[in-house]
Amino acid sequence: MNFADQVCKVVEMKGPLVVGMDPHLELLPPYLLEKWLRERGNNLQALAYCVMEFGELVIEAIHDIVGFVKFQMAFYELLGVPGLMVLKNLVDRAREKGLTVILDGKRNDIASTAACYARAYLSGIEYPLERSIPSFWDVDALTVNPYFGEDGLTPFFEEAKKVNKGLFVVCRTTNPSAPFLQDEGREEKVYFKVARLVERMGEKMIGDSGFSSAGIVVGATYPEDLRMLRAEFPSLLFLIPGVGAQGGGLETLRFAFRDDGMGALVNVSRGVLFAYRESGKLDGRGFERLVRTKSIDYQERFRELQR
Ligand SMILES: O=C(O)c1cc(=O)[nH]c(=O)n1[C@@H]1O[C@H](COP(=O)(O)O)[C@@H](O)[C@H]1O
Repeated sequence: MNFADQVCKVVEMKGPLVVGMDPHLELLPPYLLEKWLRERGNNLQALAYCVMEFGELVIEAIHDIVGFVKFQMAFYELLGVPGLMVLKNLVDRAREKGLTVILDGKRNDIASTAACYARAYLSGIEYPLERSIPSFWDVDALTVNPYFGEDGLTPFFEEAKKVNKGLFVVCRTTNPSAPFLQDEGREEKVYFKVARLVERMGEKMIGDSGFSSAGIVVGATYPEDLRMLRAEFPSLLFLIPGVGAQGGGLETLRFAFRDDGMGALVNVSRGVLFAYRESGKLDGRGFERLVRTKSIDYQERFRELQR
């Protein structure tokens, strides 16, 4: 069973929701932030402890009803080395709890450097005398940037295939100025070309589900593009951000799924993590119960769309 088959199995069991582990500092529950700043002072370590406890509570609250989490690395990099240690701890915790972990790093570079990223996050280090060290991060899938083209992408495909992991290549992004570059192109728009490239490069990564372990990121904020991409690329898994805080609607996501309800993972970060802010409980105590309620609610709404 390859990564894509595993994804389908988890979607069938739990649903397509991906909880985005994006600890926006200004949105963290005030009670938690105050607690750690009081205990540890005004420094990165205190913030890292706070983010750690926040993440642990989220994982505990959702692990039996959600199949996937996506950690956006920027929020952890912001806290320096303490933040990266927290990221590592939370990745491990999530995997121990049976969650499939997507690391959102949007990495890439020239091939020789890209190979380093691919080994770091996916396959680990092989060095002379036939020795090897497994990947420190050891996540299930990584987001990748396509701007370097085929040779930049190749190491990610090779390493992912070697260790049966997944890739999500950024294709149609959610942001307002996405069309400025992505809609360029004479015969075919750039984002379509990206999808075509990923489809071709991932041909040998197709599993029994008919999906490739190399998928694409497609924003919910461009529903018409989502529909066209699904029609044209039946073997690509879509990772879909943009629902909730960025205004992406749910109804149009219907087009993202194949007839059997497979093919799309839908990420919601702020819309799930910070649901307490809509509840009037301003100090955020018990926020994790609302994280759980909101996640159940999304899974149910997605189930409707999958029919
Ligand atoms: O690759 C991504 O996940 C991504 C691509 C994109 O086009 N737009 C986008 O919002 N994302 C990520 O998806 C998450 C969306 O967060 P919310 O808007 O809070 O749900 C963030 O982690 C973004 O970095």
